[in-house]
Amino acid sequence: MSLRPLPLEGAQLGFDREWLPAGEAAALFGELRAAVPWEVHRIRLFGREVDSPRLSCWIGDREAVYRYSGARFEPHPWPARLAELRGRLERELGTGFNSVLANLYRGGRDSMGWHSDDEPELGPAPVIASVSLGATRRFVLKHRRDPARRLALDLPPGSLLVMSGDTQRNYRHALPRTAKVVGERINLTFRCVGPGVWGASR
Ligand SMILES: O=C(O)CCC(=O)C(=O)O
Ligand SMILES: [Fe+2]
Repeated sequence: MSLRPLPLEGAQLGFDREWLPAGEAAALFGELRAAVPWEVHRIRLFGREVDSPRLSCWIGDREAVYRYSGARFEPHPWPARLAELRGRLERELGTGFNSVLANLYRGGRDSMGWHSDDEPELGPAPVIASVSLGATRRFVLKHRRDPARRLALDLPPGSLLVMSGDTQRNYRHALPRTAKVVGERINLTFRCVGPGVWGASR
């Protein structure tokens, strides 16, 4: 693995654009597309509950419970290939992950709005490992107080982006929709959540 630091003041970002070889990334996309029980998650937007513009699945160890808008989501069990991938990330990054949020963006209209992964259960300086598969999409980060500090990054299939340190405290990130014709994309964000409430609007 060759994680290259990306320069963004007040953030800690490591990027490997070819973490998985192209063939492995394509095979993994196909397996997860078929094996993951994709769901429409409900999100709170301006005080209203709406369907999120993508499909998702919360996967993790039994204790990695996700509470959200009064509902409690038990994690789905790890598909074998995802359990393997978690082990590989843990060894390479030297940190533990007990859960992964899988997202499926069906096309350019699917997106994720501005947010930080800063729920208290993630701890003050979470390590979040983001693996991308399928279509390349643009990921953007923007400083909470200084809009001049921002970064746009294309995430190709097989790439790994690691956000750590003060990244969540200082920055929001998003996966904007695009008018371009793009194929399906799967993103996996590996996390370690503690007991209690997890989840916020996004
Ligand atoms: O799809 C992406 O690259 C970002 C996903 C994300 O920010 C999240 O799952 O919290
Ligand atoms: Fe996020």
